[in-house]
Amino acid sequence: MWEAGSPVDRNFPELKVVCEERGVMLHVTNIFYAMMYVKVETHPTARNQAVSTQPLPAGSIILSNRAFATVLFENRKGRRCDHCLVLSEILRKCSGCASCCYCDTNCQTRHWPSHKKLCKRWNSFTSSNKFQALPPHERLDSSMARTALYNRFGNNNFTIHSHLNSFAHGIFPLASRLFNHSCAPNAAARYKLVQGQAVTMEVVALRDIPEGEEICIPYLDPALLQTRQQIFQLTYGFQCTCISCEGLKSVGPIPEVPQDPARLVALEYRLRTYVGVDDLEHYVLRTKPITQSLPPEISYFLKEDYIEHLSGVFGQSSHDGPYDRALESGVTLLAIYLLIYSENYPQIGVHALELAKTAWNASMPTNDIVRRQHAMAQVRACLSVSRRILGLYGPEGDGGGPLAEITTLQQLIDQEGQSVSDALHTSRIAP
Ligand SMILES: C[S@@+](CC[C@H](N)C(=O)[O-])C[C@H]1O[C@@H](n2cnc3c(N)ncnc32)[C@H](O)[C@@H]1O
Repeated sequence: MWEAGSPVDRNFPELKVVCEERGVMLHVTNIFYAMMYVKVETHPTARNQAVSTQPLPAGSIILSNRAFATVLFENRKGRRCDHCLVLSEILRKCSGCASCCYCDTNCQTRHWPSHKKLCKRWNSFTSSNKFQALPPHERLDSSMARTALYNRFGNNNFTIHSHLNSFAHGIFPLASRLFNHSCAPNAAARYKLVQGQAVTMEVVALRDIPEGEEICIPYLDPALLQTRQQIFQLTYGFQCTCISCEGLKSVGPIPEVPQDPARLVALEYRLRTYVGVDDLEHYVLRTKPITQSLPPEISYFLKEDYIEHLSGVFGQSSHDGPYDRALESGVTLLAIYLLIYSENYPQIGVHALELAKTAWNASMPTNDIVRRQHAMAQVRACLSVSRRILGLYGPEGDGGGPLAEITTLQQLIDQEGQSVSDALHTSRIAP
């Protein structure tokens, strides 16, 4: 059995295969490696599908694919290298366009074969009326299309992220060729940044995948509940019929969230008990997919703009308080995430970590040992969920990030446990 998370390059030295597909030359790396774990079969509506050739344990790297071309978001240019996308304090500007920046001459040399197609024309290209009229994401893709001579963009590029925060677009030909979309995916992409190398996409199994199952990744955030079908239709030309979309369809039109605050509080409580996160200290976290049997009063919370509103409330109050408000909105948001995301979806792990940090902050002002023990139980519960999910997804992008935060918070909890036990001991032995 293949070891989950074993480094690709140790087993198979990089293979640079140039394959011809629809008249377009694509650089495909590690193709043989990928094909050990997936095979391409006919799909009833999507031409092909990638199917597992053997059981793949949760956390396995199913595919490792080096980028063919990448482009940084405008607001990240000058902060990351345009070749390897690594963050750097000191970058050297390309003297031809003064737009691309590099760690060193190695990165500049490696980027040159694609960059030379646009370098001298970069400024006239980006100031042209045609370019300026494009929406931001299409500007990115058009500049990448020019440099990579790759003409099918809308449905073939990926958003590159570090710690799940997006900062660039990229083309990963083999991943594009293999994986269809699902809003309830069994796999997801993460990105590996190495100084001097083009970024690598790794497709990770989010749960145990049996042999013969189709491997799907999310093309966009499934939390876009009302707009996602429209995006699939316009950008990719298909209607999603995954289990999540079918569940959502069976619920029917989503009513507006009630305005009456007391009614809303009661409904949020109902939602949290339905999903099983009403008691943060003792909850057993399980995703609860949307089905026809979803109680109608819970369907209110499937409104995209309400999720955005709750996320804003949580984001504002989780750092500086009021913490009770942050915990209330954060746990309601967790309940919604458990309805809409599939098992081990990384966003659930990131949110559980934010909740753990909030519960920790909320526990700090009190000297009441019993209350602090209760708060610590909440922190531990959220942290263990976060560790399980993000540990399985693995490290992504820049150093530090959620996995490092989990370690730090665990150390704080251990110290706190020691000081509480010392305090209890002192109070017991005091006369
Ligand atoms: C990046 S390609 C995926 C690979 C593609 N299946 C193939 O055979 O080359 C994206 C295209 O696959 C199809 N596709 C992806 N996910 C789909 C889904 N869930 N249902 C139907 N078609 C899908 C759509 O035509 C979409 O534009």
